[in-house]
Amino acid sequence: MKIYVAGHRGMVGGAICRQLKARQGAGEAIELITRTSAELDLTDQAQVAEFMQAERPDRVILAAAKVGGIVANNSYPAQFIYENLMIECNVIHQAYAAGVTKLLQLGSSCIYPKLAEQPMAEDALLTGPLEPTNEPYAIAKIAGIKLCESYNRQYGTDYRSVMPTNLYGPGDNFHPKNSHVLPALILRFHRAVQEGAKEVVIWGSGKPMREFLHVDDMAAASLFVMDLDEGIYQRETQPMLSHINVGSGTDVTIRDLAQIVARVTGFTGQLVFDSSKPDGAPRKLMDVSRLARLGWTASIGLDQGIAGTYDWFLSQSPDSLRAK
Ligand SMILES: NC(=O)C1=CN([C@@H]2O[C@H](COP(=O)(O)OP(=O)(O)OC[C@H]3O[C@@H](n4cnc5c(N)ncnc54)[C@H](OP(=O)(O)O)[C@@H]3O)[C@@H](O)[C@H]2O)C=CC1
Ligand SMILES: C[C@H]1O[C@H](OP(=O)(O)OP(=O)(O)OC[C@H]2O[C@@H](n3cnc4c(=O)[nH]c(N)nc43)[C@H](O)[C@@H]2O)[C@@H](O)[C@@H](O)C1=O
Repeated sequence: MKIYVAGHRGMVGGAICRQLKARQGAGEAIELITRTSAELDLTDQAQVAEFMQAERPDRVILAAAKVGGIVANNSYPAQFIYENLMIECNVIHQAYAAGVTKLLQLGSSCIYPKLAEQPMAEDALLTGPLEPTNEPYAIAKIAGIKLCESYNRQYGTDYRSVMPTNLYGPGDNFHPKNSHVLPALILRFHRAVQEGAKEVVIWGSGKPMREFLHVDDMAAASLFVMDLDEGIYQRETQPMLSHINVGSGTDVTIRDLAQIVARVTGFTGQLVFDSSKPDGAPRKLMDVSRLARLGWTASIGLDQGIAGTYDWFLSQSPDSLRAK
């Protein structure tokens, strides 16, 4: 089984590769194909076509994307929509052209309307306006779902889409401005403890709620969905052969999240909220009952996951942490 993992140096692609390598170690006949963005620019149609025709993988896992937190999405909307649309079109179409029948792509919970009923079920897609801070990224992710659906309907492929909630864990991006909230807070609280600072600034009001899933759970869920029997997957995703939510099923306020990170890092000072920064969606809890019915639920709790991520963070040299 030749599997191409696009985005293997990223947080999720890296975790998926670790799990596939463990399967190889356990005797499964898996050949893993990977390329960095410097070796293969997935926004370049000709490069992707040549690569797919040369490699002709049995399966493709698309975990490569332009990814970032609320301020990165708000600051670079053109890159978020353009790069993600190009990556999806190139990888999905060229996989089809090279005879790949099985593909799994990752979307995001931001595909759902800003004020979607909570928890958000898969059929909330396209029922209302999106959150403005990440609308361009969300539109690209919705296009990814529709590409897979359309190729399945017209060409009989088996292209599946998983929609992750907010993710965190080893291999995350620790850029102070462009990252997601959890790595940003780990970095900021860690530095505050080191410097003996009396306060730490948290963006926004602290009131938005977010659901977090550890990346090792996300990787396990991705492989679980990829391996599901075709009949079972199609029965669950009928009538459009569409997407499946992946989450932990519980959420916390950003204030509560900051308090957990403070505890884990040993910070005992004050939390200060910076209302000049956007809150984003008020809440985006996933309805994960479809995935639970299929037999998968998350296993890494938030406190445990943050503590493990902080241990991992401490084990890295400052130069080896990703920050882009
Ligand atoms: N992190 C999160 O909280 C969430 C992530 N997701 C989705 O999960 C998936 C994985 O995200 P995550 O692992 O966090 O992202 P990362 O930013 O950690 O990794 C993304 C990877 O994509 C690759 N990539 C980006 N652009 C290109 C390109 N033009 N050509 C080739 N490769 C490229 C990069 O490769 P290289 O390192 O070689 O440059 C990078 O390693 C994405 O689809 C994302 O949208 C969904 C919800 C939440
Ligand atoms: C996964 C998801 O991620 C993005 O959406 P988001 O959920 O809003 O992501 P976020 O992690 O950046 O913020 C979550 C909340 O946390 C608050 N917050 C506090 N302090 C910091 C802080 O220091 N950094 C960040 N980034 N946020 C902070 C912040 O103000 C917001 O209220 C999408 O654009 C899109 O990429 C997407 O799919």
